[in-house]
Amino acid sequence: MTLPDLNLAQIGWTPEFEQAAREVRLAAPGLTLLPGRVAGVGRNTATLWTQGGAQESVFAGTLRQAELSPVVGDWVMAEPLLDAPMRVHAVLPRRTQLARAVQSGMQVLSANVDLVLIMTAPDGDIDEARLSRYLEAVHAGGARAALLLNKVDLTRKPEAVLAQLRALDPAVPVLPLRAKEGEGVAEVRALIGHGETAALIGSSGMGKSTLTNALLGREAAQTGEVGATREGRHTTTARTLYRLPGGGVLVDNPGLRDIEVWRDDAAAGFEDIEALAADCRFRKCTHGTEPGCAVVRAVSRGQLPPERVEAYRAAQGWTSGAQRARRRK
Ligand SMILES: Nc1nc2c(ncn2[C@@H]2O[C@H](COP(=O)(O)OP(=O)(O)OP(=O)(O)O)[C@@H](O)[C@H]2O)c(=O)[nH]1
Ligand SMILES: [Zn+2]
Repeated sequence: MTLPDLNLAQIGWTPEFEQAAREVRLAAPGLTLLPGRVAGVGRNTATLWTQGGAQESVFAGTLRQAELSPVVGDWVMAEPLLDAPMRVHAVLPRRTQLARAVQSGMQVLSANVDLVLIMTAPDGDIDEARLSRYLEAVHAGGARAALLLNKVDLTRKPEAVLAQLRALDPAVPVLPLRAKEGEGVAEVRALIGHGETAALIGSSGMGKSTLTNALLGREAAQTGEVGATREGRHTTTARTLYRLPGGGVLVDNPGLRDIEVWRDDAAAGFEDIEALAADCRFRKCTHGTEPGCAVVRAVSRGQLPPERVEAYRAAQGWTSGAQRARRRK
């Protein structure tokens, strides 16, 4: 399947990327380089959305050695070749990124996402700590966040739950939704600006697929899977970027979808501290100088090595006063 004459602005191309592309071209005068957006990645290969449609590509040797490896959502500069996949030479600087901590350091899951829609539902408890970690991760990467309360039909007190969500961060929009009935979908769509890129995260069963289908429309959901072209011929064909009707892009990447991604982020290996923190007086306790801190109490009783608390606080980004102030604003 091809996408003739893709309007790059509708899939996230901006004047800033245009400027960055100009610089890449100046540095490589012998090459013809065209911009493409990474819709799926494999091992040293990627499916690109270019002006001429979806194209397969391979990474140039110099790119393989470079620090920045293309991820879904990246804009890259690639050389068109005759009867061969395009060759990717450069990754343009990212505006935003969504990342998780892994043993070897940081893994970027997706780049240039403007808005992350964090979905929760009232069937079961609202996990405030988990949602706060999501918000933290989104803001750390430079994207905006919105909280979606799906399945509002399942609670008799939607206002109370919405207020609970609003209290997590007053600057983050909170929207009620009945994705299954299509109620509230237009309001969600309106949060995604022209040519912007949105991602949907939330734990299993919240209704992410239902909302995705509603946003894409039935027809678009079938035809929008640009990354899924020519399955079997390349390993790059993960379905990860979808074009939204009317402009804009939706990222649906299994690694992003999975809530465990963000749990791993900062809490992995610190389950004991997280359990103790439930008894701290303040919900947003950073286990520093707050009164009534159950973690500090455990340390003073010799139940917890202080170095572990320091490692945990460092993983959370709480070790400097400035960072703490930012976190709590
Ligand atoms: N009551 C109610 N159920 C809904 C609503 N939206 C979705 N559901 C149902 O919730 C269930 C899970 O929806 P999915 O869209 O598959 O959830 P998901 O978040 O994509 O789940 P994973 O694919 O496991 O990540 C389905 O049975 C949906 O029909 C809603 O507004 N109200
Ligand atoms: Zn504490």
